Amino acid sequence: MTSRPAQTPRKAALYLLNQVLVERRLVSELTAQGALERLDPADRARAQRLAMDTLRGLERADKLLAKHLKKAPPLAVRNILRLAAVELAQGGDAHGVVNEAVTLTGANKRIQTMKGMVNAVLRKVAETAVEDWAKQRAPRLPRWLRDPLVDCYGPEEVARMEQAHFAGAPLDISAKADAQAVCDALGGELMPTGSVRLAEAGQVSALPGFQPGDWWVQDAAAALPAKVLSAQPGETVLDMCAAPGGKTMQLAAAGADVTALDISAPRMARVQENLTRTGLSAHLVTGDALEHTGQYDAILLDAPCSATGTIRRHPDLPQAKDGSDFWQLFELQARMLDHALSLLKPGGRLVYATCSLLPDEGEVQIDEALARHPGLRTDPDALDLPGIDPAWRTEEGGLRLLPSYWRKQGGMDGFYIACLRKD
Ligand SMILES: C[S@@+](CC[C@H](N)C(=O)[O-])C[C@H]1O[C@@H](n2cnc3c(N)ncnc32)[C@H](O)[C@@H]1O
Repeated sequence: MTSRPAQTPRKAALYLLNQVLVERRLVSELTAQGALERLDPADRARAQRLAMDTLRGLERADKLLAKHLKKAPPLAVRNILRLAAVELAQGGDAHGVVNEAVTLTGANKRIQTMKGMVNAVLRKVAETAVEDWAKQRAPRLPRWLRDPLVDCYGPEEVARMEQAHFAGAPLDISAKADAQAVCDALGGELMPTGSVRLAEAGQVSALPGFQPGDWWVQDAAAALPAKVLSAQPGETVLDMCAAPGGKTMQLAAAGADVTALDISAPRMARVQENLTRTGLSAHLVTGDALEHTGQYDAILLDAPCSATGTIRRHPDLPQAKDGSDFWQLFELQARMLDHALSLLKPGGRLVYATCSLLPDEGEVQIDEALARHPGLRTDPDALDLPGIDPAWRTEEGGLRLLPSYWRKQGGMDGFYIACLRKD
């Protein structure tokens, strides 16, 4: 029997990079389908980090390489060079990095004649990579996303968002009960809105309190929609797009009678796992939110969206997507909002949220819903929470959060949140 060739973290990272940049796939989809399963956990983490660092620094890597390339090589070679250039800029061992880049080039028949060029270019890059890297600006978003964001927020704010994207994200945690106790146990920072922030986390499942279910990972901005809903003990609450369950856990921990709904069975399994670990409970329903029936005191609609607010952690997104199919999400969000309103008891409240930077998925959705539904209003008082900066409030009564906020403390996900009430 012949054994399969060994998979290395760099080879796996190159696979991810090619899939994102050539096939326009998302890393989360690839890993969910087992792209890294031949690696042990440490190598898997390394492969993912290498690919993500390269995607985050693509513009810088291309500048480092351009100095030494007479003409643009084919994309398959360029991606090998980019991956190696980023490692060299991070101070990686030049000998090992260059050798493996040459091996990866040689392993691909269509480009193996370029091994010599890869070797020569990377040796030159290695001489000044660390200094050259540090001199450059934070990489810009691609035009399809940058242009509309500049129109909305202006060039300075977008440049700050790009710095936040390049810096990546710290690890934020929501506590099941006592945030200060979790913060002390983990040596973190208690953020003004109540999340615990860790600058360096390492392996999450090995941290104190994870196995007993005292907390879960959740960006500080992502923790706000459930806080705005402010579920009360015994209230019936529908979490309409619940998986993987971060907000379901918040609602259940508040003592509400929670129904968690999601269309995806594999993602619903993650909600169950999360509830089991944290010892919380909810009624789980796998199905289409648009067909769900019932009447609830309160509803959380964390709608499917472009996820453009999460680029700090998902630098593949602006490269894999081009925005051309987002209109389908905008339409789905409007239909979900209308259906959610039909499931609210009189006097009930609905929190609408998206992890998006695009007003089409936030402010515009709420403006249009208010126009479609007489008697519907936003409830700005629901946003009176600890740590909410008045500058985050929007004209129509919602909250606009950007990755450039809390700049010195490590940023936050981009989000839009509004609380609606029906008379
Ligand atoms: C932004 S994510 C939800 C994140 C979740 N609220 C949390 O905090 O962990 C959006 C979810 O909507 C689900 N979804 C998409 N279309 C749906 C539909 N028609 N009905 C129900 N869920 C849907 C997706 O499977 C995805 O899990």
